Amino acid sequence: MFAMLMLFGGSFNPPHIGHRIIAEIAYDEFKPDRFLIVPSKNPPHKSLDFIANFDKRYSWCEKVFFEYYFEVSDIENKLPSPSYTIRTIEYLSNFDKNIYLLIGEDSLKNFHKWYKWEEILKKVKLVVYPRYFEEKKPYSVDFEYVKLESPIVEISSTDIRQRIKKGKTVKGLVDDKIIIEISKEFS
Ligand SMILES: Nc1ncnc2c1ncn2[C@@H]1O[C@H](COP(=O)(O)OP(=O)(O)OP(=O)(O)O)[C@@H](O)[C@H]1O
Ligand SMILES: O=C(O)c1ccc[n+]([C@@H]2O[C@H](COP(=O)([O-])O)[C@@H](O)[C@H]2O)c1
Repeated sequence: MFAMLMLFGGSFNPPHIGHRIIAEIAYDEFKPDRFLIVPSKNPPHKSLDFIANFDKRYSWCEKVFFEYYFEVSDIENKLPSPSYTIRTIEYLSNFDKNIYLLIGEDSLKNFHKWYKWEEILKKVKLVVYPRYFEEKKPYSVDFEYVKLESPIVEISSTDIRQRIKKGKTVKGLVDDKIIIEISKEFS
């Protein structure tokens, strides 16, 4: 039986308590042997105008995902850019064969636009955390995934960056340990 690896990638610009809740609930549900938090060096499909550099986002993730069962990984800092998830998965497949990919429901909606998404589905089991997104129209996908039964968390990094810009508090929305650093970064 292969060890189970859970992969949770993101821009984490900055990481917020929604990310933490998602990871904790997925950990509790699956109890993977390894749980990798993977900040994206150069996230595909995202404007880089407002993105903090990789080292800062990596260090914020280390502070937020501090439990022993989370490993913050810098693999996407070493792999070629843009940080296509298939590349990360192919690299990890050299070591772990039983990979679970954790994404939010907004990412599921765009999953068919990901680079080599069908290849990804051959190599991982997809786990989806529910999320509201702007378009309320129902949508369906014709591939299998596991949807976590868990509370909707209406927090986004975009909202946090905007609140900081406007001088509003982000206490409670992000881990206390990173508030000063992210306030400097995004004000
Ligand atoms: N509140 C949330 N509920 C469910 N999934 C989420 C939530 N926030 C982030 N995610 C998921 O976590 C992963 C990484 O998200 P990301 O770092 O882009 O955060 P974000 O809040 O969506 O950022 P931004 O607002 O900058 O787009 C994605 O798969 C995303 O769908
Ligand atoms: O591989 C792709 O084409 C792809 C397209 C969009 C997003 N992703 C990955 O999905 C994760 C969440 O992305 P984001 O942009 O919502 O932070 C992150 O690890 C990205 O690298 C990957």
